[in-house]
Amino acid sequence: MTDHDIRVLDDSQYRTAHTLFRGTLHHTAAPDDQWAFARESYDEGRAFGAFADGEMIGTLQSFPSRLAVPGGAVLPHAAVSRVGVRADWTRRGVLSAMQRAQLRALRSAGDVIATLRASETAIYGRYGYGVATRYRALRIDRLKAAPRTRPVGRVRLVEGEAGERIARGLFDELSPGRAGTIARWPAWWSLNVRRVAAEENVKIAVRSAASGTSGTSGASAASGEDDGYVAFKVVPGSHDPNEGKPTTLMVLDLWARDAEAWADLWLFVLGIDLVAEISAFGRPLDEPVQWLLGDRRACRIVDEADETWLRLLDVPAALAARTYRQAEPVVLGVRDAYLPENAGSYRVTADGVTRVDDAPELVLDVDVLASAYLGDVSFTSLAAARRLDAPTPTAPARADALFAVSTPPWSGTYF
Ligand SMILES: CC(=O)SCCNC(=O)CCNC(=O)[C@H](O)C(C)(C)COP(=O)(O)OP(=O)(O)OC[C@H]1O[C@@H](n2cnc3c(N)ncnc32)[C@H](O)[C@@H]1OP(=O)(O)O
Repeated sequence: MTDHDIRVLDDSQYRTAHTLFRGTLHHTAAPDDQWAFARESYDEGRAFGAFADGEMIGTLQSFPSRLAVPGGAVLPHAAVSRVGVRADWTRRGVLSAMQRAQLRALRSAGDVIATLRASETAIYGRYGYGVATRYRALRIDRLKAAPRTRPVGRVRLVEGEAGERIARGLFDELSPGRAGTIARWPAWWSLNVRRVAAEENVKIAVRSAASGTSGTSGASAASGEDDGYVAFKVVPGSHDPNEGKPTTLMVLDLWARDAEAWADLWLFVLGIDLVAEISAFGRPLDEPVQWLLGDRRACRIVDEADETWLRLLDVPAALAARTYRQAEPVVLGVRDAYLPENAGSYRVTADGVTRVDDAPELVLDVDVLASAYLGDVSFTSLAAARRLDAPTPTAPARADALFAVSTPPWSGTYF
């Protein structure tokens, strides 16, 4: 018997839930104009509330999405967010009860994977979430950067809704090319681009292979197909590095079809006048920005942090959906306290995965498997850190060979 209960919220309760969540982050309630954007991000059946004494005391929700896995499959995915418990009700099991309800509901609805961004690292491991992708933050001293190469295509600024429309189309086409990327739901764009663009002067520049000039609106490519975009904003300051806060260009979102488009987009931002510093947050680990520059020390990696916390809701479906390299098979033993139907032995081979009764050669909790699932961390590293048990000592190396990926997983979408 608990002193609170968990319910699916209805339309009349979303704003209370939003205000409650913001309160747990020490923010005041959203004013009406902001709420108009946030309202769109509540989907029927996806928001939960915890109630006690007739009041809402906790909430969490998810957004409908898809997630790309190694080999190119794209799986039903829930992006979990707005998790909060009112300060006078914390550490009494409210989040645990909401997690239990949400994990069960998501799995029943057919989602194979859930991911989230964690406010604190101590919270989500117990519920089966593990760090599955990481990102980097870069800072470039633009005046020292001296790019080694010149653009080969055309990058044009596209104003307003036309820019957002092109960016959305390119994002949907390009992002699933990397494991760990997620589909963005419609409200993501309105909250993160449309609202912010209006308030903070966000610009979108679109790249095409053509070298001709475009019309004044920039909405259509002069010739050649669009193959990448960058969204950015400039925070004015001083462009003299010795004088106060430097004028900083922030790269908010950058996607390209190939290396040529990628380099042109970076060269474009590096070429914008009266900017002293370029900062980019949430970029992939393997992005070779330093190699574009004459002075590689002009680019500093200022952070590398956990990005995706991933939960395998349906372990058999998730293991079956990704591909494996040619290597000797291994039998994994999975433990899962919250979704016990996932627990058991799985034989992983280059040709696929089957559930077996064999004794496991490598035993791990579902959050640890989540960290290795997209290839971000090796089983050997996890064994060294004592995050898994290897009754068969050769098993971690065999699992590494099977799960190896050539490109580090990355999401690139903050929510
Ligand atoms: C995806 C997102 O939205 S991230 C945003 C998350 N929200 C926030 O950070 C807002 C501020 N914090 C909160 O609202 C709450 O503290 C929450 C939601 C993080 C936790 O809610 P609670 O109801 O207190 O969690 P609950 O009581 O179920 O805790 C379960 C266990 O997790 C532990 N735990 C929960 N939160 C934390 C934390 N922030 N740090 C360390 N341990 C924690 C508890 O100690 C407990 O451990 P135990 O089982 O060993 O006793």
